Formats: sequence, C-alpha cells, structure tokens
Amino acid sequence: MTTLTIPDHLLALDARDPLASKRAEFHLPRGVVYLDGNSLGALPRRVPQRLARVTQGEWGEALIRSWTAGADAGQDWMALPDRVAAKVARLIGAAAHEVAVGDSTSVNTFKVLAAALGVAGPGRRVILTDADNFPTDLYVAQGLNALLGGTLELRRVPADDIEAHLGEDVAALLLTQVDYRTGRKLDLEAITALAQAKGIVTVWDLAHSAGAFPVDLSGAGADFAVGCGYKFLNGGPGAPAFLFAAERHHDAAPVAISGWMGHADPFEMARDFTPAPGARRFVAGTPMVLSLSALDEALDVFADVDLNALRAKSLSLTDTFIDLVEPLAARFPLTLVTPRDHARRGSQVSYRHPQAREVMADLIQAGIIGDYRTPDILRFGFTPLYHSHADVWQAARGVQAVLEARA
Ligand SMILES: Cc1ncc(COP(=O)(O)O)c(C=O)c1O
Ligand SMILES: Nc1ccccc1C(=O)C[C@H](N)C(=O)O
Repeated sequence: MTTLTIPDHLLALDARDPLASKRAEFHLPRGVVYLDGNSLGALPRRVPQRLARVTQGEWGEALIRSWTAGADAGQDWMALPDRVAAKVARLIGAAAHEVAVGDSTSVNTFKVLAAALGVAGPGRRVILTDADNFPTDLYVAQGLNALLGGTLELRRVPADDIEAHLGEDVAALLLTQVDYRTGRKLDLEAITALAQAKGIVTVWDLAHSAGAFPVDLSGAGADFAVGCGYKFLNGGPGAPAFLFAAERHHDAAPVAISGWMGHADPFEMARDFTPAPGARRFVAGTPMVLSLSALDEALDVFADVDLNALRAKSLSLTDTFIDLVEPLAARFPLTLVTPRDHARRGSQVSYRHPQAREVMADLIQAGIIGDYRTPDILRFGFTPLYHSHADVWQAARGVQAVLEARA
C-alpha cells in the first residue's frame, strides 16, 4: 500500500480522539486497512494470553476441577456465561440477569422468538419482519413456524412500511436494528413503543449494534433481543452470541431449548426442568469455555470506554469516509445507500456499484478489506475502538485508486 500524506484536519481529529489509546490493544495486520469488524472483529491483544492460561492451566492442569474452582468468588467455569453476560449487559443497557451468553445468534433468535410467541396475546399469529432482514432471522422464523405446524404467518414488508403493519394480528416484531447491507439504523425506542402500544412483543437483532454504539434496551422497555459476539464485541470467530429477555417476561416466557445448564440446579439431576433464575435459564448446554473465555477477555477492552464517546467517534469516522468518497460519486457509478442522518446510521458505510463484487475484490487485493454483499453493495465497517481518521483517509484513497484503475 502506498504511503499518503494525511490532511491536517484528519490528523487533528486523531490527535484529540479520546479513544486513540484503544488501538494499541488490538493486533492489526500490517499493510491492511481492516474495515470488516462488522463481520469479524480484530483480535484484542489480551486474548491469546488468556487462552493460553485457560488451555494450559485451567484445562491442562486443573481439568474437571475448573468447573467449580473459584466458585465462591464466582470465578468457576460454570459461572462463566453469567460473568460474560454482565459485561454484555452494560453495552446494551440491560441488567446482568436479563442477558444469557452462549450458542450462536441464530440459535438465540430461535430461543427468544419462541419466548416472544409464548408471551404474545391470544389469537395473534403473525411474525412481522423486514423483508430485507438478515437471512438467518428469516430462516429461523420459517423453521419455528414449520415446527408449530405452519400455524403462523411470516409477514415480510419493507422496513419503511413496518409501522403501517403493526396490526392486532401481529404476535411478534422481529427486526435487526442496523441493516447489514445499507447500515441504516432503526429507532429502537420509538418502534418498540409503537409495537407495544399495539400489544406486539418485540425481538431486536443487535448484531451490528452491540459494541458499535450504546444501546439502551431497558430505557426502551424492549422485550427480547439477540446479538453476535464476534463482530463489534471482538470475541473471535464463532464467538458465543447473547440474548436478552426483559425481567418481566422471565416467569411466563417458555424456554424452548430447556437444557440442563439452564436448570436451577443442574447437578440435582432432577427429572423435570426447573428454570434457573433470570436469563440463565436460556443457557441450554455446557458453556463453551474456550470461546467464552476469549469473549470475556475481549469485553474487558470496553471496561473503561465511554459509550457516548464511542458513538461520537463512530459517526466522525463514517462522516469522514462519506465526505471523502463523495466526489467519486460524480465520476463513477457509486451511490451512497447509508443514511447521512446520524440518527439513522450504524457504524458502516455502504455504496451501490454495478460491479461491486469485482471492485471489492480489487480493494481487498489492495489491502482495503471490506465486504461485497448481494446484489451490488460495497460495505465498509468502522470500529471506533481501533480505527483512526488516517485509516479512513487511506481507505478512501484506496477506493479512488481502484475505481480509477478500473475505468
Ligand atoms: C443481523 C445478523 N444476525 C445474525 C447474524 C449471524 O448469526 P450467526 O452468528 O448465528 O451466524 C449476522 C451475521 O452473521 C447478522 O448480520
Ligand atoms: N459470521 C460470518 C461468518 C462468515 C462470514 C461472514 C460472517 C458474518 O458475520 C457476516 C455478517 N453477519 C454480515 O453482516 O454480513
């Protein structure tokens, strides 16, 4: 990659960035501007040491004793999902006992959608969702409906039409807050209130929200939510996901995957399922200790981070990218699809381009790693913990160079 002279005003933004020191907490490969933290977050430097301790010490030496070792201090493996849940809770505006960590986002979507249907009012049989929702959300809803004998209707409408479809027949509203293609952010608080006023139970997918900006599920009075551990939480490939269940639903919501690790006392080996207190009841099976340990450690990077500063920086990064790329739209068939309105933007910037797939392949070749998404989307994810405005400059110049070379 060519070295470039970075404009002073961008260097000045980096010089007064309150999160600048966080970059050093990540391993970022040389020669690359990594704009894919919304798919797989970068490696926090503290994680490999933790994994070495867990494998060599806890697994290698203490072996099975690690399940209970340190239980009095809450440091046992059994309590690891709860410790991680508490760290996630702060990022999404939840109480620790409203969050469960483990399994994939897809599996957690199944769990909370089933729970939402279980607490929905009688006679309601529609799951309302965004037609462009991430595929796994749509597929899980389809699978759950099939399991229920096809008694439900999955109603898919454009995101802009959701409000008009909040009807008396809707049981659950399943929405992803930040669209994975366009980066458009929905007003979680307002939509939750509108839906609940119609007696609808809300399920939010926070895959592209958690760790990217502050989320306030409690403030919004949200019902259920899920999210990924490997994107902005930087928990590593296939990291455990999380789910949120508001406290008021704990008693009534069915636990669809009622496994022994969600039992109030797993080693009672009872014949019947008695749910553990709080959201822990949704932890179905044995905690994935290695991957939970990585996520636990990764979340400590957030411990001293002001989430409002995180949001401010994310917007500054995406504003900068939009401004720098804007002149290229006059010369090339590039169309911004991410809202300019801050309130409607997540932490990514996307463009349509008729040769998006080829353009992204060239960009990756040039060390600017973003994503292509069907049918014609170029997607650039910005992670306020480790990106600088200098990176944004580098990326925008890379886009220019690739487009010019192709012309
Ligand atoms: C909105 C959304 N939901 C869910 C997922 C993924 O779910 P899983 O981790 O189960 O593959 C992703 C990305 O993979 C996503 O973007
Ligand atoms: N989990 C993955 C595994 C392999 C490749 C990509 C992903 C992603 O996370 C994609 C992401 N959800 C997206 O918004 O496109």
